[in-house]
Amino acid sequence: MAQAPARPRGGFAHFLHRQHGSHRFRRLAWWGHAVGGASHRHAAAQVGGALRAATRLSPEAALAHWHSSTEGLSEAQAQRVRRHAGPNQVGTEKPLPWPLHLWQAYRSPFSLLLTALAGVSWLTQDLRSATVILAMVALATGMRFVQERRSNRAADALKALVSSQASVLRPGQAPREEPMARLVPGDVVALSAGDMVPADARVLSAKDLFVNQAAMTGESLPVEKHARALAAVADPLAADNLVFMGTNVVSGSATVLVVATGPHTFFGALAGHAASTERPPTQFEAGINQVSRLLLRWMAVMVPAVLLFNGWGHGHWLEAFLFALSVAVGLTPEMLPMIVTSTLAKGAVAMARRQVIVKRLDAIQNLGAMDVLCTDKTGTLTQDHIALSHATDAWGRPDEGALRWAWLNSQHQTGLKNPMDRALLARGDLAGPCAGWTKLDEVPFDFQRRRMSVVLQPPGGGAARLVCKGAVEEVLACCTQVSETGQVQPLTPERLQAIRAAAAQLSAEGLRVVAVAWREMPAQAAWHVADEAALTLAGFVAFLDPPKDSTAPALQALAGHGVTVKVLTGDGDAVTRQVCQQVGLPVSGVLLGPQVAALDDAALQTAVREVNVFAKLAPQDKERIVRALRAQGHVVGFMGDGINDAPALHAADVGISVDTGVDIAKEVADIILLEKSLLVLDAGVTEGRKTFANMLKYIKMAASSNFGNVLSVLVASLLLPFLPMLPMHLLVQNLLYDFSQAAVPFDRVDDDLLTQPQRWNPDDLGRFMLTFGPISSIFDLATFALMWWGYGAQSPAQQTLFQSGWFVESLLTQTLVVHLIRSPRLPFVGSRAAPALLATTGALAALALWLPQGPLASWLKLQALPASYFTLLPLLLLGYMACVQWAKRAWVRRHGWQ
Ligand SMILES: Nc1ncnc2c1ncn2[C@@H]1O[C@H](COP(=O)(O)OP(=O)(O)OP(=O)(O)O)[C@@H](O)[C@H]1O
Ligand SMILES: [Mg+2]
Repeated sequence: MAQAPARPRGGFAHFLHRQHGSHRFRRLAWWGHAVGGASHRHAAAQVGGALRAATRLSPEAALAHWHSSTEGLSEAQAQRVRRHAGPNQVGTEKPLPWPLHLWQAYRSPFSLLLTALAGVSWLTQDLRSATVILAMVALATGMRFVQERRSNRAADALKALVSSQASVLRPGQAPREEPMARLVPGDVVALSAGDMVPADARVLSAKDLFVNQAAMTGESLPVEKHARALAAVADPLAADNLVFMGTNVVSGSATVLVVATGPHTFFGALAGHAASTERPPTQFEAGINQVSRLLLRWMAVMVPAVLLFNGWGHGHWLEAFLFALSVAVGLTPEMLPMIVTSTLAKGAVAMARRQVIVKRLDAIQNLGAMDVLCTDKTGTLTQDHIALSHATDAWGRPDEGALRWAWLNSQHQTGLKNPMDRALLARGDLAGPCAGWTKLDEVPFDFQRRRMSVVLQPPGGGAARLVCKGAVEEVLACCTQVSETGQVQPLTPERLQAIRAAAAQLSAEGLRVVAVAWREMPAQAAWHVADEAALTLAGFVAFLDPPKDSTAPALQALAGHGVTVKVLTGDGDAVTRQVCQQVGLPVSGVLLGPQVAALDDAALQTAVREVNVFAKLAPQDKERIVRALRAQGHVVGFMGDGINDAPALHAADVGISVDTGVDIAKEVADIILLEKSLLVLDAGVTEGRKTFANMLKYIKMAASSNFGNVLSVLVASLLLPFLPMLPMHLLVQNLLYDFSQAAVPFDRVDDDLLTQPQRWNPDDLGRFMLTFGPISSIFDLATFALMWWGYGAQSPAQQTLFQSGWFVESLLTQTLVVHLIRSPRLPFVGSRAAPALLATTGALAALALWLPQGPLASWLKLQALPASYFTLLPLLLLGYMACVQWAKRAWVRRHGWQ
């Protein structure tokens, strides 16, 4: 999965990256990227000191050095340290200081262009234009600044809801979950499987601690960590008694001493040095880029043409130059970044109300575009708590022997407690019979072996016992004997067949089954995976994992919204089939982990088309399936909550996890559900589509009406002996139009636009612009004709009348186009805009009518229009509406409507 680190290309993608601070949510910026090179060496040199010192000290000496103790720092001590060490946040996680942000909001090509224009106007003594232009700059910058600040604040507040916590030790207290940002050097933190490492830390004690350092070193295999002191180390990353921020615990547990936080961590140094290393632009960003490039290309053609036509035509080159610049301003979708940010932020807030927290804002669009949802089974399709059903011997006959072994195993294992362990330990009555055993060692769970063992000393002494529990096939593979009514018998092929049938029978009843086995062992220093051999099968423990009531309706709703659901689970196929049947998900094919592993990428891509249940999967199988689906052109969502889901979550277009998931799953996910439910997700999908629809609306409106306007300008420049509109008119129009469109993010969306996944389709957009832009030009030309022949505005002396006529008509058609384009239906009647949009466009229309008649007219170089104009104008507008409505119908028939 090594990909070259890619920089987002193009202005808008870069802008999005900067503004949405996607990286602010990610400690795993380099997950899946090739790492190394100059920035790594640089970071290593920067952070070395404290870390190198920590590796050489013994745990006790390290604690003393950081004025801490095995019980951790007291709150008062921690507070004191925090005052000078600052929060445990890397640079990119902190919000931009506001003056810098204001500068960024201003520093767009658009504002720079306008400022230049204002400068030229001022130099040519045209103070009015300069004022209007500066007002535009202030408005555009101010709106963008305020909206983005607000959006960022909303995003931060949401992020705080789901931020990862660390389990911190304080003297005399039970370990307490605290936000990672509050950690200071000297804090002692407990780590267990699935946790993100919250800071750079020295291991104080470790039990089979395996850490995935891929995010730092690119090494994808987990590395074991110990507490022992080391002699001098050249590269702190190679030290096996240090753990690093941004890495995660795969298995085992540990207590660690925090030695470096925030910018002083390895991760922090790296982030500061190479903050621009990001993942490649998403489909969404690519789409936005393509649209802005399209508009830029038109600008490159039309602006010089306008300049030349007007310059040659009228001989006033300076005027023509100003005019051409104004046209350029008119074509720039200057509000796009603002609209995109505020639409997404508004969407995120709306989704939060539905228990869906968006970590990366542009994931909203992917959620709306998602057409395949891959999900795990436990807690998604089924209820979140698993209950113990019963235990059987190897032949499926009720028997408590296996249960006692399983209970001991669950009690003594220190890895991630999973729902099955919790269900076992809930049987409090077994504590008595199982008392007195002491633990010697443990071979922790991993998703390849799918089993785990503990080694125990019996109460009265005697030989140690290794007790293993896990997935049926995986445990059977280690067994050579089976206990039958107290006797140990060899595991013959006949017996094995009967045993398998018994397990299958339990699974077919929809029960989750684990096998339990044990063996006697001579004492040894440590136990390993290889010791899981020659076991005696004790029997099975069966768990109830009943489906949720909400699953069936949610699956229906998702199907109704064009989202196909596929189940990707590590559990067995028989149970999974059973659950699918219970929730009404017809199984169209089943593929097992080993089969997936045996297929090459091409074959897998074919296989994933039909199959909708994948069982017995290892983590990398899940990831490959997601990639295969994506390669088929699907927009894939993946929902999961375990360590084993992390690679797939990262590979998906939109990774979805739950608040109760392990840190690493939450870290790589784009979206966190506060409630692990498909219904909640379905609501999120709808919200995502709404957000996308509104964004698309704005882009369609902006593109087609700007294009239409410029086209009219171009034609007018060819025909008229004077400017069809003064540069200032164009700018004022633009300003007003921008203002009225600021309400688009708050608009309603027709229900029928939400039924199918919504994809970005830039080609369509170009065609849309070329269809609907010219329609408005036709009516502009009609207005020109009216002013020219009807009112005799044929000479430069009468240009103000001409310009006023067009000014009003053009603003009114732009108002109408908002309502015409926001829905394929009849405007106002078939589909009505939200009150906010009605209000802003209403205000715009009123202003358009008032400006030439009111006191500002002479200042703006407009003049009052004759009464007859206002009787003819409605006819023009009605004609325009009819024409657009007709074109819309034709468009829907050919291309549909997005
Ligand atoms: N604590 C455990 N003790 C023993 N075996 C376990 C334990 N946890 C998991 N297993 C075994 O590993 C298999 C896969 O693990 P798990 O159920 O967590 O996978 P998953 O893909 O997350 O499944 P799901 O889709 O249900 O979330 C289980 O079916 C079970 O047999
Ligand atoms: Mg799971």
